[in-house]
Amino acid sequence: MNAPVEEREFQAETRQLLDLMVHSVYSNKDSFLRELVSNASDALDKVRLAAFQDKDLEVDTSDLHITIERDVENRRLTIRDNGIGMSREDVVGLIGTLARSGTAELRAKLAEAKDAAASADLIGQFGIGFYSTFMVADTVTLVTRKAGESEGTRWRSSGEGTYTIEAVEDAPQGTSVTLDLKPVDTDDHLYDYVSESKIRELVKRYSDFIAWPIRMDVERTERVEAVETESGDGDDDAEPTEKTVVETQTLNSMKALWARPKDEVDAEEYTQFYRHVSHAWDEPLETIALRAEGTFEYQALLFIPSQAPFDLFMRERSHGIHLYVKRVFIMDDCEELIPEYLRFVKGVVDAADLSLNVSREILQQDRQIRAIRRRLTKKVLSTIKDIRTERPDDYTTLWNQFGRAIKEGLIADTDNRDAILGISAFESTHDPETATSLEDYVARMKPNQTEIYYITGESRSAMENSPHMEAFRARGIEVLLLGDPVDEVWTGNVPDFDGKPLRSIAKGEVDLDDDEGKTQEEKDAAEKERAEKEEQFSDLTTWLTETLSDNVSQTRLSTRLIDSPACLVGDTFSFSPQLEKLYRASGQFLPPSKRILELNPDHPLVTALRDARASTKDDESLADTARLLYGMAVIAEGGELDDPAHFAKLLAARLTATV
Ligand SMILES: Nc1ncnc2c1ncn2[C@@H]1O[C@H](COP(=O)(O)OP(=O)(O)OP(=O)(O)O)[C@@H](O)[C@H]1O
Repeated sequence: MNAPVEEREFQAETRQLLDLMVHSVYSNKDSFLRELVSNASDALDKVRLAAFQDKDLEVDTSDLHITIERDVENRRLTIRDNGIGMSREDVVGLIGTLARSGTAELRAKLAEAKDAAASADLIGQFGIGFYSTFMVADTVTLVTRKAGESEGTRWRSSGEGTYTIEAVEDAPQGTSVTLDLKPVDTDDHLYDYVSESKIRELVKRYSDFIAWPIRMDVERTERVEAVETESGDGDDDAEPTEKTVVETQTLNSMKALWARPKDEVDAEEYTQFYRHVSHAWDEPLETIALRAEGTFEYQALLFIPSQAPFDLFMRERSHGIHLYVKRVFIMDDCEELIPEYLRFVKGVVDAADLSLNVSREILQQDRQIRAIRRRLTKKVLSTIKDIRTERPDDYTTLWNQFGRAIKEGLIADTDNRDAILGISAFESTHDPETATSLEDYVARMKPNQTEIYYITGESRSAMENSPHMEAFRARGIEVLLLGDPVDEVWTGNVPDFDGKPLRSIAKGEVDLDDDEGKTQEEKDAAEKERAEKEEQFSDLTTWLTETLSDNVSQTRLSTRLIDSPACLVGDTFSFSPQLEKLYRASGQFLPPSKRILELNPDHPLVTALRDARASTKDDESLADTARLLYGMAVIAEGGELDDPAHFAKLLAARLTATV
């Protein structure tokens, strides 16, 4: 009985991706083999673990391996494993659709990509896994049977929008992927993938460290010595002949890379291993090899990528560390081994003393795992510090890619806070091109400056042009410009760096007047002048607080304004407007907050308003001026008005009166 063959359509985004593969100009087409071998190796890891955890699982794990079969005549290549296999649902879910969470982002980027070369770049960035087969094959056929199940599944596609799927009865356990190869076209980087030497070369280059044997039948020529005849005719020098024998060879050395001394492994081997464990296609920026002996024995091989994965800030993101116990794969995505803020670090940890049966729940409690995590964290942070000192360009790449994630550690990891502050870089008014370290900021502080000043906001220009900045700019005092959403949060948790308090210039009172070197008389005179000014404006400030009472808790004279008439400041411990926005966007309720309105007593608008108040006590149009003044202060700091239409109406009326 023949099982019905069902034809299905790929999802729209999968089709788009396949189209990219089929017509790919990506030059590294060889990588399809690495992807297939990598998937096969994962499947073998999984079946060994499944058999270990479930003794009733009907599965033969006596000779787990990968086979590469070449059919030279038909230009057909098969990669076969006897691993965990897939059920029909798995095939539809994992292979038939692009189930991964980065799809939306990839699609958006594909739409943006201007030409074929830009699309090819995306392949390198996203890592396309199984679909990379369509770069080299006209047709791909996958036959698989899941461990413990009796029925297998055949999936076939030419990458043109549809695939077929059918049940098969006699599939061996595991998965085979057969490629009907495109013709060789070396100009298009399509090589002869049925040639023995090509496959050997690719396995050696990409997959040598794979822990399972990768076997292939190879032809070998054997010399056959001529057999001496007994005829005794004296002709003893019969020519030896040659015969071709086929033998199965293992192509890879299977040496676990993390167990080899660092100086015996070359950079290319590390790169390929990195790509295998991380499913990434970029180069690692740094490789960290660690070994601990003694009570807790373990080896770790970690990589800092050079490119952030698309899911770095997604809820469903993956963690990068695989856990092994004495060379046996236990789990990937082991979040217990590295803190969340270092989730971009990839690699493996091989611990000697854990049970093979270890579960995530046990890991969370395990002292050894906690000790490993502490050590890995410190090692990664100190490595980043070294990169900063020794390879500033690499540090800039690293910080641009991962800085936002690393700064989450300032909130979550209080033990390492100083180390994290020490490796962080921040934009600053000092140099628009280069971010600064806090250490350098401190070195540049004015002689009597005791605090590190910062401002938070949504963009560099909004922060630079904020009224809060005026007095700092006028006095040449450097201010850090913190534009990431996470900056809003950590600045509330970190009191100081190197004993210097961190201080928002948009909160509390600022006193930038340098009293140093002034005589007592001069200080008294300045104080008197301040008190007089406050007296002169006291009617105005009281009235403004009343008139704007929905939004303003207090009105006072400012020492931070030079050009603007007014600005809004928070209490020292209040939320910034951006943080409020973030909280509200995440669905949290926050009561409406009021801020302090600060006036520039030297601005003509403010003095005119004061004088107008003195002559006309209850003019409604003065109240409108107050609302306009408040609205301007909100806009100037890059904030959002509660009722922009009302503001626009007031402004239009005012402009009409003046034209
Ligand atoms: N040989 C195989 N045996 C069992 N399952 C497989 C095999 N090949 C692929 N799969 C399943 O299909 C999924 C998708 O594979 P694919 O290569 O497209 O992506 P991936 O390996 O998860 O990630 P990446 O695209 O980053 O390589 C795998 O995660 C795995 O669950």
